[in-house]
Amino acid sequence: MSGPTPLYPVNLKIAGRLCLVVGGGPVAVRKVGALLIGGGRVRVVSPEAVAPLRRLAQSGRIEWRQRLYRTGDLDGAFIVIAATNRPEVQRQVARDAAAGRVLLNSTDDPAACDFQVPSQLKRGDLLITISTGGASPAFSRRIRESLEAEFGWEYGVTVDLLGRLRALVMGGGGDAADHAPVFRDILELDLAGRIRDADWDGLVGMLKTALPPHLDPEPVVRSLVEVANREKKEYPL
Ligand SMILES: C[C@@]1(CC(=O)O)C2=NC(=C\c3[nH]c(c(CCC(=O)O)c3CC(=O)O)Cc3[nH]c(c(CC(=O)O)c3CCC(=O)O)/C=C3\N/C(=C\2)[C@@H](CCC(=O)O)[C@]3(C)CC(=O)O)/[C@H]1CCC(=O)O
Ligand SMILES: NC(=O)c1ccc[n+]([C@@H]2O[C@H](COP(=O)([O-])OP(=O)(O)OC[C@H]3O[C@@H](n4cnc5c(N)ncnc54)[C@H](O)[C@@H]3O)[C@@H](O)[C@H]2O)c1
Repeated sequence: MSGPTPLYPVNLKIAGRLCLVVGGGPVAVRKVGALLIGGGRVRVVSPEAVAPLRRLAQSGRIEWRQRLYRTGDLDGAFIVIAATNRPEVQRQVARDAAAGRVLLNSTDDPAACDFQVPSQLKRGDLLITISTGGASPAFSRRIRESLEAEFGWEYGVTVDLLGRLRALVMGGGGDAADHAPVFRDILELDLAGRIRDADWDGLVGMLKTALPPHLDPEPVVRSLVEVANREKKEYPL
C-alpha cells in the first residue's frame, strides 16, 4: 500500500486512567486539556512548565513531576504523549512505550505515533473529530472552527433528548424493526431549532406527531429544560 499508514478511529475511555505527558510547553497544554476533558488522570514530567500547567498542578487537577523524563515514568500509564522539544527524548519515550506496551502519541513524529490526536468539537455527548492523518493539522483546526459555527450548544441538548426518547421508545414495547421507523421520523423533525428557541410546547407537539400514541414526550421534554440551560451557559453561541 502506498502513502502514509491508514488510521483506525476509536473513542478511547481514559477516565481514571493514568495518562503521561512528557514536556511542559504549549503543545503539552493542548494535549493535557483534551485529556482532562476525557477525565484522564494526568501526570506531566518536565523540568519546566508553562503557566497554565503550573496552575493545574497547583490546584491538584494534574500531577507535575518537575524533572527530566526517565524510563520508569511510563510504569502504570495507559497512554503517553511525548511533547518535548528534544528529538532524543522523544525517541527514548517511543522506545520505552514500545517496550512497556503503552500507546504512544509523539507530537513531532506522526509516523511514530500509535495514535494521533484529532481536532475535536464537543457538544454534550456529541463528539465530532477531524483528522488529516498528520498532513495538515491547521486544516483540521479550520474545519473544526467552521463546524463550531454550525453545531451550537443546542446539538448537545438534542443528543440528550434523542437518548431519552430512544429509551422511552425501546421501553414502550416492540422490537428493533418497530423502533427504527419511529427513530427515522423523529430525526425528520427540527428538534435543534425548537431547543434553540426554548419552544418546549412546540417540541412536545412536534414529537407527538412522530411517537406512537401511547408514548408521552412531555416528561422527557420537561426534564430537558435544565440540561438546556446548563449547555447554553457553557456555549453561549
Ligand atoms: C488536531 C490537533 C489536536 C491537538 O494537538 O490537540 C493536532 N494538531 C493541532 C494543531 C496544530 N499542530 C501544528 C500546527 C501548526 C500548523 C501546521 O503545522 O499545520 C497546528 C495548528 C494550530 O496550532 O493552529 C503543528 C504540528 N502538528 C504535528 C506536527 C509534527 C509533524 O507534522 O511532523 C507539527 C509540526 C510542528 C513543526 O512545525 O515542527 C503533528 C500532529 N498534530 C496533530 C494534532 C496530529 C495530526 C492530526 C491531524 O492530522 O489533524 C499529529 C500528527 C500528532 C499529534 O499531535 O497527535 C491540533 C488542532 C486543535 C484544534 O485547534 O482543533
Ligand atoms: N503535535 C502538535 O500539534 C504540535 C504542534 C506544534 C509543535 N509540535 C512539536 O511538539 C513539540 C513541543 O512543542 P512546544 O511548543 O510545546 O515546545 P517547547 O519547547 O515550548 O516545550 C518543550 C518542553 O519540553 C520540556 N523538556 C525538554 N527536555 C525534557 C526532558 N528530557 N524530559 C521532560 N521534559 C523535557 C521542556 O522543559 C519544555 O517544557 C516540539 O517538538 C514541536 O515541534 C507539535
